[in-house]
Amino acid sequence: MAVLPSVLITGASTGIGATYADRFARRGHDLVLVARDKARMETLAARLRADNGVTVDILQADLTQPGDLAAVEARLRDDARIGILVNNAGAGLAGGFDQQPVDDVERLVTLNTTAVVRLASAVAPRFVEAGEGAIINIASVVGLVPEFGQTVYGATKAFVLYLSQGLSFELAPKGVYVQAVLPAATRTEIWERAGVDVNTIPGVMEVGELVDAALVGFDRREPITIPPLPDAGQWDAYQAARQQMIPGFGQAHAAERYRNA
Ligand SMILES: NC(=O)C1=CN([C@@H]2O[C@H](COP(=O)(O)OP(=O)(O)OC[C@H]3O[C@@H](n4cnc5c(N)ncnc54)[C@H](OP(=O)(O)O)[C@@H]3O)[C@@H](O)[C@H]2O)C=CC1
Ligand SMILES: CC(=O)[C@H](N)C(=O)O
Repeated sequence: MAVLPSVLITGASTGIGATYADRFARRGHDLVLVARDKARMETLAARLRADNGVTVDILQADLTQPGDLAAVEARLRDDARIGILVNNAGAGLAGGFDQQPVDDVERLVTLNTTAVVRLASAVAPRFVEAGEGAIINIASVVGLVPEFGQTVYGATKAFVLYLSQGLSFELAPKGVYVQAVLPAATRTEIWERAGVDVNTIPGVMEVGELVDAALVGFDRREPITIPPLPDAGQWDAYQAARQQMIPGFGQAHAAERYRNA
């Protein structure tokens, strides 16, 4: 029987990342868990080893710290057993843009975008060389909806979506599968961490249901998985509308409405 690839999961101490760890362990994959809270990861790792007989390594890292991030990048570059990267670690930020301290904004951007792209960059050459491998990037429906008023958080998630689509375009022909997962509100600690009471939000999905649905999309090799969206045709229509504009972009002159103003 072929050996299953190991899975490196960021933000694996709780929430969506910890649930991915549980599901991949149940499937028999060895794991590398990454987050800041070592004690929590040790507790999770002990349970996953006992229940599933898999190997679970722990890498304590604050992905906003260049030295810690570099250590995770090195693991992804050097450990040929790792065949799946789950770029999940992320955070929100309380308040409106005019109230958010810029240092907090910068930390958010670093965690939600720089870490994601650096980890993908660390692993992509090895996956391309092998002609196989998978990168799962956790974005958010907020990245599609500036009207939600979570401007910087949403912008980071739009980045993750665009990055995933671009990477899929570039890497799929080389055998590497890239999936963007767009959850909507899901019951995890992210709300409390951003100062929001999750019980005030309607239509919150349980984390197990979210990850199980995302893994259905993974098994189908979907490039984009939006677990809560009832009508997948809406996403297809959105993509088609975007692509219809492409031939219009290559013009030597400004459009009529901008001339002779
Ligand atoms: N829950 C929701 O409603 C939605 C979540 N998402 C996205 O899903 C992903 C997971 O979120 P969710 O599980 O809800 O959030 P949680 O707050 O429950 O978990 C976040 C995880 O990221 C880790 N983390 C946070 N900061 C850092 C850091 N600086 N360095 C390393 N690890 C860090 C945390 O661990 P530790 O504190 O130990 O470092 C934790 O394991 C995020 O990218 C989020 O944006 C998308 C849409 C909806
Ligand atoms: C903090 C949030 O807004 C939430 N995680 C989401 O992406 O919906």
